[in-house]
Amino acid sequence: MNYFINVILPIPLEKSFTYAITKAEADFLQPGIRVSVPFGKSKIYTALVLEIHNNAPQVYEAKEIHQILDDTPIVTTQQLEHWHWMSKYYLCTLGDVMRAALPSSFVLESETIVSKNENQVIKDEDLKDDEFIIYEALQQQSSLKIQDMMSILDKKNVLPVIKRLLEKNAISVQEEIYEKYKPKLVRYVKIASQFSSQQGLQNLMEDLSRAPKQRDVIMTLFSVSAQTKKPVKVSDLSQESDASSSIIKTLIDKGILEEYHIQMDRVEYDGDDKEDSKQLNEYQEKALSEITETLEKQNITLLHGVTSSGKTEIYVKLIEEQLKAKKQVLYLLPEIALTTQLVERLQNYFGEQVAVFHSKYSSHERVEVWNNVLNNLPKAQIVLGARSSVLLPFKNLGLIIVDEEHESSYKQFDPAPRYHARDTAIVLASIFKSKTLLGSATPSLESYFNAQQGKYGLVELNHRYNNVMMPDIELIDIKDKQKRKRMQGHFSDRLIEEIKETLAQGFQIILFQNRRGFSPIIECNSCGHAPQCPNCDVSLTFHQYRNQLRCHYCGYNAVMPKTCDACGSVELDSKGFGTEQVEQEAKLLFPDHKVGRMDLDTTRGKYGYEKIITALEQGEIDILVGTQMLTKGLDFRNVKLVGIMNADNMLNFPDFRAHERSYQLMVQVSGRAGRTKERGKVLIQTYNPYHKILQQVSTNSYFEMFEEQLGERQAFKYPPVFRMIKITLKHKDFQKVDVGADWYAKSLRTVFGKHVLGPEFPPVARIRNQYLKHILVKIPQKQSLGKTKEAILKINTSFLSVKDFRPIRVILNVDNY
Ligand SMILES: Nc1ncnc2c1ncn2[C@@H]1O[C@H](COP(=O)(O)OP(=O)(O)OP(=O)(O)O)[C@@H](O)[C@H]1O
Ligand SMILES: [Zn+2]
Repeated sequence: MNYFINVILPIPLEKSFTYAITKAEADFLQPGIRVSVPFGKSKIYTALVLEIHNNAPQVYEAKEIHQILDDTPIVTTQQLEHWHWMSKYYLCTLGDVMRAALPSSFVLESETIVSKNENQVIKDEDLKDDEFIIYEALQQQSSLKIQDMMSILDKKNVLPVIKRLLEKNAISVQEEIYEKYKPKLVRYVKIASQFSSQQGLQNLMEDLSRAPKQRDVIMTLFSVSAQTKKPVKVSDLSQESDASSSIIKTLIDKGILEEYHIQMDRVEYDGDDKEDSKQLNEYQEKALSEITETLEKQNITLLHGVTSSGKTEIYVKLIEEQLKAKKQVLYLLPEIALTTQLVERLQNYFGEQVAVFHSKYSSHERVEVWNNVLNNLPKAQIVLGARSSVLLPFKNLGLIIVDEEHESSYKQFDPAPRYHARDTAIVLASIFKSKTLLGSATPSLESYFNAQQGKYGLVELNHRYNNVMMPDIELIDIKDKQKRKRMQGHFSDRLIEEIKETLAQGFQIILFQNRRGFSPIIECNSCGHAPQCPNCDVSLTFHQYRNQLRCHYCGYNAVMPKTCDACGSVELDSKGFGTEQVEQEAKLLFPDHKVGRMDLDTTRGKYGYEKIITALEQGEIDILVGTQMLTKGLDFRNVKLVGIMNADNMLNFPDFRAHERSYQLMVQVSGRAGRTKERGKVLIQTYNPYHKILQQVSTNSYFEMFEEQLGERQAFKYPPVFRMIKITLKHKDFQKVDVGADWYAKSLRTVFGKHVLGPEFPPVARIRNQYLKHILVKIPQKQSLGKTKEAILKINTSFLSVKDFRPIRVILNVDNY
């Protein structure tokens, strides 16, 4: 009898591929084991076994595999089931899913580039002959393609050698290497050495006799360090001596105090000082028991709890239960980098049982987490991760928590699989017959709709922890303020007043400026010309701190011109405003206070987010200006005022979800105010204070917002009432895209009639020199999703079989919102 395997190759093939194996190999192999295989004329790939059988392929002669790479499966059967669902639901190939799921060092192929691991000492005698030859070659050349190694070793079968070298950590697969999970930097101070002697100190005290506050700080520092015999944190010193951070800063600037940083490493949690979880208050208790109750009857429950109601502490209780039952828990977050606070909180409770996972970690670290999860090790009982952690090899998954379930970053846009992590998580949980809890203060319309329809359980939590009142929200009409000349730059008199008062009380302030589609562009006052990106159909954005014009789509940049390129006039003006400008104005308005900024530009560097979040936590920033980043579940103790600089640009964004998203953003950012004792205050500046969404934000009326938006979605046939699939055609030739899109849309119309929208060029119709055209298919509730997708795929195949259209890239995006 002949033996064959079907495998997934890490490339977008519509079908799985068949290879021939021996009987012995057939006895050994199982689904989920990797093999190295030849493909095409000269390529080799790592492939994953799907099934073992006796049926020779009909249309081609099956090639033999090169080698088996694993002893036991590295991908579980549950994963394979999950991948099948993803590929079917999101209209992509299994190869696409495999590539997204596996760490890159698991999928070696002829094009993979490896290099020597510089920070690892490898003894020659630890290497086998083949390994040694490759290792030595890598001492000569900084990197090699696997193809090169095939010629160096003069054999095809090199993947096992590479695999062993990777396991010995002698080499690594080249990729963008990201920082490991960012350690928190804590700021400490000590007395400069020249003052630490008895005499030095005496002189210093005399010098400071006319600066009593500074003297107090020094005295406090002495007594605290004498008592604790430990390094003293800036934040502790400030609290103990009741001195503002600016006084401490003065002492540092004078050279009397020296500051230094100590890293608090959070990935490798070392502490034994685990905390017990908190005792829930009555509302949390009630919510917890309702969650448990609904989850007995239903697989999915939505926890709608207002900001700062203590949802996280409820999750902690649920996690504890799972751990007791020896089950794994997946805790999904929209973005790891922004949630260092949460990582820390969970590690305080669960210590090293928490594994943090992020697709941007180096492959080596991803492999580590992968293996720990696969082997169900104690140190990966709780996986805390962003989107891609739904693709990990869970063995015994008991519960998935999707925190901030409304966040749009759960959806992957590029490349395929274009999956939504929340929905993919729900399917994963159901494969394990386990449960999913979605949580948010501002649920997405689709989740709340599902709850209303009875598809999900629903638990509401309407009290802030500590019974702090929801922030007091005031709308400010800036049109009126402008008319009455009550604006200074972008700050209304009310906002300035409130900021002053808040600063005087010693509280902090967050100023929110949404950047999306609203960065400053440059326009010539004489001829109206605005500099454009040469690769994309979009105006360039002005970046003051570099004096540059940049394209936010492709990264193109140029020096800011002194005169208009079109007419030569010097009257170039910036329109619109971004965080940078708000920051600058705030500095001028409040010169005695420290203003910080948190956006893509200031958080790019090493420890970017960390530094800013820590600085705010430690009271080194009085006013923080920022973008959306500020909205994601941050928990600051001392922020009392939130200012939203301009609400209108979010509301006017051309997208069917613009109103829902604006509501979510504003409520979330407002939720950062007044989280401890005193009620917070929020000021929203707008040209249109009577806008319904703003009224709903100011009265915290989620349900009203939901009903009204749902009405509109019904009227205009949008999700969650209808479903949507977006088809994008892409090519560098405008004509091709245009003609192709017409053909495609016409074919779709023969099947779906009026439920096809477009084709239409998007607002930015050319990106990186590629033209884009969109077609939308709307799917009524009663229409079968499966059949709809089949019909689309059929049209897609006919389209791509037209010779003229073949070079066009077609992107299918299911649930593209
Ligand atoms: N039972 C409790 N005992 C003590 N402190 C609590 C308790 N519950 C919540 N807190 C504290 O209240 C604050 C707010 O809680 P948490 O961050 O969990 O709110 P949240 O509902 O997740 O808010 P958001 O949706 O705004 O992120 C936190 O600092 C938390 O430590
Ligand atoms: Zn561009």
